[in-house]
Amino acid sequence: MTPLIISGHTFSSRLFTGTGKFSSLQLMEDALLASGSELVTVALKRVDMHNQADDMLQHLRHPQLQLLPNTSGVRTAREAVYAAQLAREALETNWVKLEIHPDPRYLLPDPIETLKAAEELVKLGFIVLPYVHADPVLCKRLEEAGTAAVMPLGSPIGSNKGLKTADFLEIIIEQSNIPVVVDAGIGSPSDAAKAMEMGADAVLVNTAIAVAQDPVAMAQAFRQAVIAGRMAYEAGLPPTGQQAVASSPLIGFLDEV
Ligand SMILES: CC(=O)[C@@H](O)[C@H](O)COP(=O)(O)O
Repeated sequence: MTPLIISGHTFSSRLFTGTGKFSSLQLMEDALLASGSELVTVALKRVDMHNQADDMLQHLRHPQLQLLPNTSGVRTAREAVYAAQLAREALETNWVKLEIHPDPRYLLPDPIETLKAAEELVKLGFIVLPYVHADPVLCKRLEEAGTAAVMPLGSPIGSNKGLKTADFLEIIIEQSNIPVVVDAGIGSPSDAAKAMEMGADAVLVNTAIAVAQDPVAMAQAFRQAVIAGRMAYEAGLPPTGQQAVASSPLIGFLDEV
């Protein structure tokens, strides 16, 4: 399986994970380690800026885990830029998952504010991974603005509804010259495998792992599904067709009767 490179950084795992909704920090840590994930997103609002020994961060201090602060909770480009700057100070990383969703009912990303913030953050030297709707035009505009990847949604955050946007994800993947990370709504390992088979460069999964009855086992299932999906993509999936095509030749056998 080929490694994934984002902004010069090589990842051997194509499963990115989140840190919310786990019933305990220990379970979060165990599940993240079981997932094999090397990029873990953390909501800045959950980090205690004044406490170097923030308990959650203690559970994420493993050499293989790179932190990806996210701006979840902000509603405008201005707030997002401010949040990214705070994250850079607090977590000593210039990577940021840009998330701007003004309506808490649907948590759908604001495309206009996201593009504005991305342009500004790129100028400020951030490695920007924007969370967006599965909008091929917007994804192109973000690529032109210099983002390191795009993160289009499969379905609303936490909905576990899977790849409702599959047709548009296909266009985004086909057009993109930067990595495409399918993010949000991935409800099962088969959704993750499907996204990888479609040619996504990675997936980001949080809720489906965190709320599973056994998050560690579910993390392992996602790990394997992502590997399987990517391997299938790299192996080259066969074409599909309407009509049956016999798997064994039908000539020869009847001639001898
Ligand atoms: C943690 C995070 O960044 C989420 O906002 C992300 O989009 C994952 O979504 P799910 O929780 O639906 O997997």
